[in-house]
Amino acid sequence: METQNHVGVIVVAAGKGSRMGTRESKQYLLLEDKPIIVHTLEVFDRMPLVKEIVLVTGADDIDRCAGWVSRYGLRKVIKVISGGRERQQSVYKGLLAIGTEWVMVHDGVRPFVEPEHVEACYRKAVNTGAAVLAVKVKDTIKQVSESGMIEATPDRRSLWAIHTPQAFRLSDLRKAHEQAEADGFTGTDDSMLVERMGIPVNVVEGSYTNIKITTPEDLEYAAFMLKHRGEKNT
Ligand SMILES: Nc1ccn([C@@H]2O[C@H](COP(=O)(O)OP(=O)(O)OP(=O)(O)O)[C@@H](O)[C@H]2O)c(=O)n1
Ligand SMILES: C[C@](O)(CO)[C@H](O)COP(=O)(O)O
Repeated sequence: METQNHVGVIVVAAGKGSRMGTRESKQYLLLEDKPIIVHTLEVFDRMPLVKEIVLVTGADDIDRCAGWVSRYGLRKVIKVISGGRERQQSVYKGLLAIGTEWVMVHDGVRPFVEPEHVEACYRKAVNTGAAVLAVKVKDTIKQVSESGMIEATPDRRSLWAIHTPQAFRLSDLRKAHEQAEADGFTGTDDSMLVERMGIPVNVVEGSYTNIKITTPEDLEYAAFMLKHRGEKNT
């Protein structure tokens, strides 16, 4: 499969980061002197597979994000736009701003995604219709009631933790978002919206290091990861 300049990427970074608890939204915190969002964008900007990137950010952050795009030479970032109240609305605004046949959606706070996994996810989507990166869960997962009682123990062999990127045909994902909006349905990822349209979604095994930086301990791990990577590359 020819994979030059094929796919559009929507990087969502319009969240408030309330679980991180910092004044500055987590996607703008520095990791080795560079905002987390820049680390994330660099992964996709460097990939030959990627044609264009739309960055979805907070309305008040557009100017500084555009500044980083030019300062860090992120040539594929064609638009920096404002997001919505929920992640789902931010993704939808990105979908209206992108023009490729295939699209990948990625969290701005997952800077450690491996290019080979991004490519594997894209290839799987093109071959099958839709794909997401994920890892097998390592813990035993319980379904627990609000009062703290265990209700069920699903078979771990069928449980995966879902990551981004998630890759779809642009027309499918737009329709899925529009249907969800019409139905008043909010999902926690894009594949949920596509699944409810009856479109099968494949899982592609990624890496446990593709963390979503969510709480303060994730930042410590992220700093460790970057340092370790730097050492490996010297
Ligand atoms: N209205 C929103 C909410 C979230 N996101 C983005 O979606 C990604 C995953 O969301 P999450 O980690 O939950 O980020 P926040 O919503 O910022 O975090 P929290 O739930 O702790 O407030 C992040 O890159 C975040 O910026 C977004 O673009 N628009
Ligand atoms: C899309 C996602 O990153 C997949 O793990 C995740 O569901 C986002 O969820 P959040 O509620 O925004 O943390």
